[in-house]
Amino acid sequence: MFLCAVGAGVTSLFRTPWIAAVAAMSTGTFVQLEPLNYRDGARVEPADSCGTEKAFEPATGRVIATLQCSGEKEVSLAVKNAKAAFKVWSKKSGMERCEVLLEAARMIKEQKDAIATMETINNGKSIFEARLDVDTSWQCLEYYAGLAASMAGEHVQLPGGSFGYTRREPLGVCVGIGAWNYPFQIACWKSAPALACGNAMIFKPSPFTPVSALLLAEIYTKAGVPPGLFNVVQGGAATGQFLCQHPDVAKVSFTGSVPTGVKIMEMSAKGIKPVTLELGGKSPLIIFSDCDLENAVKGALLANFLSQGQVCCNGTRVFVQQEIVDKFTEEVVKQTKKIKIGDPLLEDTRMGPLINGPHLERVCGFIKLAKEQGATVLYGGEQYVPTDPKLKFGYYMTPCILTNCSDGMTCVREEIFGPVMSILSFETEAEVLERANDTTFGLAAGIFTRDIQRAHRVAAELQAGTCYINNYNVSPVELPFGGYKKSGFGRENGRVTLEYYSQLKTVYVEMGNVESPFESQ
Ligand SMILES: NC(=O)C1=CN([C@@H]2O[C@H](COP(=O)(O)OP(=O)(O)OC[C@H]3O[C@@H](n4cnc5c(N)ncnc54)[C@H](O)[C@@H]3O)[C@@H](O)[C@H]2O)C=CC1
Ligand SMILES: NCCCC(=O)O
Repeated sequence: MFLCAVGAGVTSLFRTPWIAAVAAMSTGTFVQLEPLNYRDGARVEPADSCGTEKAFEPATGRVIATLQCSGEKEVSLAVKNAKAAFKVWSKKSGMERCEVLLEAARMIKEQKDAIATMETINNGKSIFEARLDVDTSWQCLEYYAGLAASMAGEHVQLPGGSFGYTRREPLGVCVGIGAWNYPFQIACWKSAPALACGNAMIFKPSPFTPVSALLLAEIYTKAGVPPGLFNVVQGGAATGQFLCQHPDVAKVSFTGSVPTGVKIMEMSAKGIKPVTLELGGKSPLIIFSDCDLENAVKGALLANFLSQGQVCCNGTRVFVQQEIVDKFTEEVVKQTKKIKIGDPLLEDTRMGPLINGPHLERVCGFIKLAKEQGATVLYGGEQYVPTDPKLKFGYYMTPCILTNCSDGMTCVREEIFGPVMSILSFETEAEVLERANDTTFGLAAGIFTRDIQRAHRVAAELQAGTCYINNYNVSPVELPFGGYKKSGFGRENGRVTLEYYSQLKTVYVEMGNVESPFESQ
């Protein structure tokens, strides 16, 4: 049962009044009262703790929850529970798993507004966007529900009537570690394929955004997953380490920064555990002069300002062909000025606050450095205080457009993870390809052109896990998502992800007698 302070009342997640009350909540009213760990099918306080963390409402700067970071004992209990649930779940047929996942997807859809509201309160993204994230979340569950029953091996005929076959089997207890920018979506993108394959999962959200993974846990339980199959442990780096190092954890799927990704890989290497790493990026968006300009401008805004620019695959290096750079820049500035910043729970807001104060300072620091290095701030890039007094201590800034940028500047080389677009001009296709690929990252890339041959030629040359042609930042669950180079490896979404949450067993069947060099005399 999910309990929270909603105005005067305290009610349950699974009753319609709760959904309506949460969906109607206003900024500055939510306080998390219930335990934030989830184990054996229920919310629990952790058995031990290795410190506390505070979670904020970025719109107001209020503390909404103080977390107990789970210690080694709590992590071991979660693993024990997950192992027990795995025994039951892994024996179910694909169709049986499908049924449960479909029911969970249906419940997410039913509670879309309430879940999106909680996400907006804890993360700061606009309610408009949070609802889209919830859509990509239930779609993910539906998609993997559909694939669950299609998991199959192959039969191979061998000489003398013997044969072999393969079985695609689950891995066991998988750990999901999430970032704070898409808290609910990340929990779904990791757990849906894991559960569809027959695994159990322990999910650790970012300590900045602990709230919405619990809603997912409650939905899974209500939909019929065995208690313990999906557990949530809260905490930061230390809790994450306990999880990665636990000998009974079979796999780690991580979304976060490159430096943390390196640590996760090192820990997993010691236990020979497979890892999926969804890491950062500094993606190029290439706009050729023959593009549809209106679409290219829309694409550039999508590539830079969704979720206040806190998106790993953002196309923040915007390369524009010389002939149209002035016109493009003028139009981008015009459209950016129209973005409504403010209370993220209001229907017409399109940009809420950044995740927290230190991150806002960090993003503003990048802009200051860009100016020192010779870039021009054409628009925005300043801290912003909305007129509503309750938002006075929120972490808002105006979206920023930088020109006069060059490839060596820090704003062009490093991931800022904020609403900062750098515009760079180019002349030829060969030149822009070389510059676009001149990065250690390789998460995504975009191309705007009307020339279909050029579009595919450039996409083939770009060193990136996802290339968007004539759009940006669309994430249909049917398509695999993941990085090249330091942006990580493994994939989320798409059919291929089943391979990252399962292993192949080969069974050889002898139909004749054993032929042996060690004949008995
Ligand atoms: N490729 C992708 O799909 C995405 C990548 N990201 C990247 O994530 C970064 C921002 O997210 P943050 O949460 O700040 O990243 P982060 O790397 O600081 O933290 C990510 C998660 O790892 C945990 N963690 C931190 N240290 C750990 C350790 N030593 N062992 C185990 N777990 C540990 C954190 O508590 C958190 O849950 C950006 O670089 C962004 O590009 C974010 C979203 C999606
Ligand atoms: N929906 C976009 C996912 C990208 C990210 O997690 O940052």
